[in-house]
This record gives sequence, structure tokens and C-alpha cells, in this order.
Amino acid sequence: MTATPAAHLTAAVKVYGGGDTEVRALDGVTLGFEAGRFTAIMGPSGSGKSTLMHCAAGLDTLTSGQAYIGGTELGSLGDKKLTLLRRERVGFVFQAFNLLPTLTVAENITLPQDLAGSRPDPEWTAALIDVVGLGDRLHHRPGELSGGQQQRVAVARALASRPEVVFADEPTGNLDSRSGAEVLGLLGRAVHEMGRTVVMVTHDPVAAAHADEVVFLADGRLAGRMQQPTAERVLDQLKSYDRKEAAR
Ligand SMILES: Nc1ncnc2c1ncn2[C@@H]1O[C@H](COP(=O)(O)OP(=O)(O)OP(=O)(O)O)[C@@H](O)[C@H]1O
Repeated sequence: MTATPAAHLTAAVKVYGGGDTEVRALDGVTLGFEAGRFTAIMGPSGSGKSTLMHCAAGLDTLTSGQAYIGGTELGSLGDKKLTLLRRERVGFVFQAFNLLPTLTVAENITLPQDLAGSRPDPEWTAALIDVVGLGDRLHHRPGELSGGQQQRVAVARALASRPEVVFADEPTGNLDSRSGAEVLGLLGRAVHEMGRTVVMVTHDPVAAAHADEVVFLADGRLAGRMQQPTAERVLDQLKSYDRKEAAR
């Protein structure tokens, strides 16, 4: 028997709007994110990447089908239980960092646990701070840090409660290539050295090449999967979807 994936979707459909303006953003996606792996989600603009991530993470609901974190089906949870699940079992990294400007780096990192009333594990927090390389910045505020440093804080915050899965939405979208590479290296270390699970939406083939696997979406459907991606192979694959789109 194979282990339960960290997150998975079965026959996932998401429809926005209705009538003439109806959009099927997800059109029957069945997909699992294995634990202990770094997965990138790619596809042309409008292919449903963000929708898939939001529905898989419990930030949005499916029109039909199921989304699971571990063995928990999200559609069966009420708002309160869903909020708790997101807080305790899922980590998030967004393009815009989303740190609280009035809190220090250290306070930002432990904020989700403080909100949940859980006690941060000092050894784990220290290991995280070491990995993100911000030990000398713990009492600074986000405004005193570079974009790359802020995103490293956001990665540490996402990992602080040892969530079952971290979802990252274009985490390098606001960073220069060097800071972006640092953040991607950090996500990779979280997976390969700290046993975490990361699912990342990205437009950037170079970013996707940091993942163990790339999942391709096209028109709201699963269009392919690539193991051990390279930026070049990812780019070629994306071009093939563009050519199919142009031929329609
Ligand atoms: N709240 C919404 N209301 C209506 N349509 C939406 C909404 N959110 C997304 N869509 C539509 O659903 C489809 C998929 O959007 P989604 O943002 O998931 O794609 P994406 O692959 O993440 O795109 P991008 O790469 O441009 O960010 C698009 O056609 C989009 O216009």
C-alpha cells in the first residue's frame, strides 16, 4: 500500500461565474502531492495553477470533487475547523511576503503558533533560524530587511509549526534572481534536509527546476508531470502548450 499523500485532489472541478461568463478553472483534476517532495505547478497563464493551489490548501472551495490534507477531506469541514487546519497543518508563502510590519522577525516567525496558542518548539525554531540565516536579524522589523531576507522570514514562518505541507504561490515573483535562488534553495533544504513537503506555483522554469517534480496544467486539466526537471526541459514543455493553444 502506498502512503497517503501530504495533499491530494480527486476529480477536482472549480467553476467561476455562470451562464455566458462561466469559467471552468479546474476541469476534473486528480493529483497527489507526495510527502517529503518538492513539487512545482506550472502552466500557461489562466491554466488554473492558483485555483488548484487555493483549493488544495483550503483557501477556496471546489465546485465538485474532493481536496484532502493528509486523510482529511476539506469539503466536510466547517469554517472553524478549516481555519484551524490551515493554521496547524498547512504553511503558506506568498509572492508579497505578507509579514506584519510592526512585529520583529522573531515575532513574525512564531506568529501562527502564537495565534493558535501553541508553544513553539525551541530546537526546531533555532534550527529554522539557522537554516534561513537570519540569526543576527531576529529583532529587526521587516521594513529593515531586503526583499530576499523578508521572504526567508516568510519561509521560516511557514515551516515553524512543522506543517504537513507548505504551499508557496510565486515565492520568487518579487525577487531578483540571486535572492530568488536563495529562497528556492531554502525551500529545497526544508524538503531534503528537514523532511518537509512543498508545493510551489511558479511561472519561472529556473525556479521550477529546483523542484523534484513539475506538474503541468493546461486549460484546467493535468497536462503532464516531469521528474527531476531542468529549466530547459520545462521551457520546452511550456512551449508545446503555447503551440497547442495557438493551433486552436
Ligand atoms: N475569482 C475569479 N472569478 C472569476 N474567474 C476567475 C477567478 N479566479 C480565476 N478565474 C479564472 O479562472 C481561470 C484560472 O485562473 P488561475 O488564476 O487559477 O490561473 P493561473 O494559471 O494561476 O494564471 P496566472 O498564471 O495568470 O496567474 C482563468 O480563466 C481566470 O480568469
